[in-house]
Amino acid sequence: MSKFAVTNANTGEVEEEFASVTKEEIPGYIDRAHEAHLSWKETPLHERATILRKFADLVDANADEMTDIIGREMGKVKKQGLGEVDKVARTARWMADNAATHLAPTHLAAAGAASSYVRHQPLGVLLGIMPWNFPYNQIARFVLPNLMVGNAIIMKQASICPKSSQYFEDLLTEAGLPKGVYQNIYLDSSHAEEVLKDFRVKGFSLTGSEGAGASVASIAAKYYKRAVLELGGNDPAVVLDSKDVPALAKKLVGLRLANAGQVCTSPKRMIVVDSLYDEFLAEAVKAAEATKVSTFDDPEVGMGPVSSEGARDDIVAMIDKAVSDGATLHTGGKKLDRPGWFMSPAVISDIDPKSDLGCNELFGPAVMVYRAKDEEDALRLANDTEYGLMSSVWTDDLEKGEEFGAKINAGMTLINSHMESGPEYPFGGINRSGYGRENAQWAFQAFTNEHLIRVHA
Ligand SMILES: O=CCCCC(=O)O
Repeated sequence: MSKFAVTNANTGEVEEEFASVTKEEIPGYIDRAHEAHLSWKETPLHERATILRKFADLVDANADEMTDIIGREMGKVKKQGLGEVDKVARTARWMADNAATHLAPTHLAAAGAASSYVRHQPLGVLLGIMPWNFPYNQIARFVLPNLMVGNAIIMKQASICPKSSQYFEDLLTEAGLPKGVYQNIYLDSSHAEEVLKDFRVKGFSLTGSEGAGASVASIAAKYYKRAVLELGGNDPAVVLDSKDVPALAKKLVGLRLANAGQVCTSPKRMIVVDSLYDEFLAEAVKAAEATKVSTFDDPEVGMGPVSSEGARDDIVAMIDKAVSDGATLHTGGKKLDRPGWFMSPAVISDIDPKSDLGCNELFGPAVMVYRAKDEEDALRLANDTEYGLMSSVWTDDLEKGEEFGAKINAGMTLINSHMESGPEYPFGGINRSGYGRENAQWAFQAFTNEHLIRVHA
């Protein structure tokens, strides 16, 4: 069986298979990308912007079909799929509208010269390695700014999302992107080095697991390639006070179970001060049990299947292990006896921060609630992690929230919100969550040559 396949997460049926590229075929992709880059980098910015705007219109027009594809591939429920696709269109428009400002030369103090400035130049061919959890948006936020920069891209999507990744290329082609500037590739992970070792490939962006990130980053380091890594998270959501604990518990559980919990920025560790803890936990259990688990296209669905059989087995095993390590499982955490990769959402407490579950990311539908003695203890728990992606503080006192949030070690902190992202503000983490930033002006800077020009009269 081909490694790249659509296996319907809602039924378990293999629907389509795609052959991986052979090692011998890889240079052809790089040749095409390099040739295309040479003319694409000379294409005026306003023409590149026109193609991105056309692409955004095509995404809007095809939103329904796009969401059906990923609903089958990885189980994303329709409403969330439509939200994702809308974000792709927004990203395309934002990058088209803002590239000229952020790619204009930066003028510096002349400091002894007649003039001194930095040109933001494209690097060349880039490799993208993206995950299945946001099959379109993960591609979009790397690719769209880099198309504006003038880079060319070879994209390896996860093997369970072969149809959506080709669809993305097809829409760019329909929007007028010249052949070769963007290529979807069915590349086995073991062949990443074949791409990265080529001199014409100048960098890579990877969103995915820590293991994949470390492995590709070490290959890239060997060949001096630029990198952005967006890895896992064990995000704290710190609840300091609330006038309406049931509503807050319901909201946080809803966020945690979105995309069946398979989001790097999901509020994984809910850290609740002692005075609210018992009520919060009881309401969290109610909210999880009230969530309807069903197929992606059921209008009443609250949570769809997880992405694959293997992913579901790993999640269930990690929950079982947590229980044997002393955690309390209040509800869920079990496979459902029906076709497809369904499981019941779990609520877990009493997790030892030093246990497997305490230290590592659980990429699935498990609400994890931690009791904090007081606010100081809540901050200690929030920072008791080697990850540092997103984080949040929940309070009616906004000043206190900002002050508390500033002390959290993370790339992103939100007050009274979590799991937000958009083209207008940066996205990325620190420590085991990776490095580099996507979105906003940072997206244009990741893969440019900051070319200094100093003119002496
Ligand atoms: O798994 C991480 C993806 C984050 C999705 C987003 O908000 O862009």
